Amino acid sequence: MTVSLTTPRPLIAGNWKMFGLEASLDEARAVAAAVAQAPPAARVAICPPATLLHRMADALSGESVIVGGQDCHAAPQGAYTGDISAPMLADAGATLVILGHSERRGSYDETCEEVSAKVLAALAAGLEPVICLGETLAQREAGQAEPIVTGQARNSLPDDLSGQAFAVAYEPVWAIGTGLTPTIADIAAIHAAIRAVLVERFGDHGASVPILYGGSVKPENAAEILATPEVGGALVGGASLKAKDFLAIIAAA
Ligand SMILES: O=C[C@H](O)COP(=O)(O)O
Repeated sequence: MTVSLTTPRPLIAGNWKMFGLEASLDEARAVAAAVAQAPPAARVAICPPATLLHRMADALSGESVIVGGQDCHAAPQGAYTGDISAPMLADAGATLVILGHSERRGSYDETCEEVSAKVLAALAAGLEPVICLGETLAQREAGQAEPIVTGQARNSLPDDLSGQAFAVAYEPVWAIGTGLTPTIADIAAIHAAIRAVLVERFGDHGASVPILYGGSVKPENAAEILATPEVGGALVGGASLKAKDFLAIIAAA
């Protein structure tokens, strides 16, 4: 990965999704111990299920691995059974939050406008949003990957992000959990298109926002993907559940 003096450190974030019981904290502790022993070039984050957030934040307190949420509500509090707000995530020890993941866009019909409102809520709570974008297989096969993703970028990112800490993650829906990945050329093309939107929207700040790649990132393909132009880190699902695999991906950055 090419990192200039003005480029922020890459971010390698693990998304545990709805996996993990208390015993899984040992995997997070193992990641933190290894990161402490050999500080990596990348920032490292783990986003556990909400039930583990507080305990993981306590377990990793003082370590260089940061902890994040997987979603938040746009309101700071209210009668929203089952939801969790950005201030609650921050209160539990989170410093970042994944927003607009395709599993939420797909399973809960989350719109770009809702994602945009959540981004503002996250920032107001002091959290760094990681905003996910990505096309379905049908959209890619129809030659629509780039317009779909840039459209999501335009509509999911609120106007007033200049100077704010946030990241974007390109996650082709068909690559998530399937073992399939786009070609390196396709990843580079979509990341370049996202970068153009970020620069158009946020000027110099948009030029430095990390654009993560996500979708079947594994120890075997991490180095090549992370060396791709405009790839500023990875959002890792399945391979983040085991410390050994996650650490191999972190080392590739
Ligand atoms: O948020 C992570 C992504 O959905 C990627 O998941 P995966 O690495 O299991 O394909």
